[in-house]
Amino acid sequence: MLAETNFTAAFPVAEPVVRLRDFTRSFGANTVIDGLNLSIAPGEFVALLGRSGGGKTTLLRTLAGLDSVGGQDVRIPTSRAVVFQDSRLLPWKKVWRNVALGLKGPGVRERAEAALNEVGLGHRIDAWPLTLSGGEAQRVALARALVREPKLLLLDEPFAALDALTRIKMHALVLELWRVHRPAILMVTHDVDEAVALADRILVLDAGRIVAEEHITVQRGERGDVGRVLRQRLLGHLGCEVTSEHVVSAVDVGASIVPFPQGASA
Ligand SMILES: Nc1ncnc2c1ncn2[C@@H]1O[C@H](COP(=O)(O)OP(=O)(O)OP(=O)(O)O)[C@@H](O)[C@H]1O
Repeated sequence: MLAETNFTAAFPVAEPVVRLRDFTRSFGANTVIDGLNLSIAPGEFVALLGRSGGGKTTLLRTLAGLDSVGGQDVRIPTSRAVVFQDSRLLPWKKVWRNVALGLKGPGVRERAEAALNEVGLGHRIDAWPLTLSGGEAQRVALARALVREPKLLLLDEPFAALDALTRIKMHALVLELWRVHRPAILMVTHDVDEAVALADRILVLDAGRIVAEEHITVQRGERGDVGRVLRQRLLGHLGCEVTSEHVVSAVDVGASIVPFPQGASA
């Protein structure tokens, strides 16, 4: 008799690194997150778009563990790190001490140095933060996050304050770091092109609900045509005008769009 194959045992599905079930967050009478379901797989790169006031920061604060979740069904890893729009470096500590903040044990300076080398700033290890450019300061912030090898890296509009050229360089750096360290990433951004260039999956949050989800199966760097189509669709989800010529089927663009039913699992 043929042995029965247990596919689940042979190919175990990775447990999500993040899972929110029917998550709600209110400020007084204002319900900001409204029955949200979200899961993020290990190593997945997810971008979060949404109109101003849609709840992105509130969601990110929840995943960062900065807000109480009040007994709700929320799973977030203890190993997580956040990079904000501004680097938030302590100006009275040298660059390496900022990266090493909170690290314990022997070889702390060496670990900080290795992380700084990874972001191309090994030569500024003893610099003071105020002598860094905006892009350099953000690279130090990335080094500080990654030196802890987080399972979840939260990026809160990390490139919004940078000029266009520096932003492009930062995109390449983040992708390289992600490929090496493989944290799950949730990146909040207002920049549709940034989301399309970097993410595996894009969520659109509006009035505290996920109103659309895009899975991108086309490799990064080959997203030219797909990117243009996705961009228009995402702008549509964000409430911008989209003309009929932009509506192309999922098969045509090698990506899928899932209009997000409320109560469904992300
Ligand atoms: N601590 C708070 N107390 C009261 N209301 C809050 C608090 N934090 C957020 N809100 C409200 O929750 C709503 C969502 O805010 P949030 O900052 O999450 O939106 P957002 O999508 O990040 O917006 P933006 O893109 O403009 O940063 C807003 O109406 C905001 O005023």
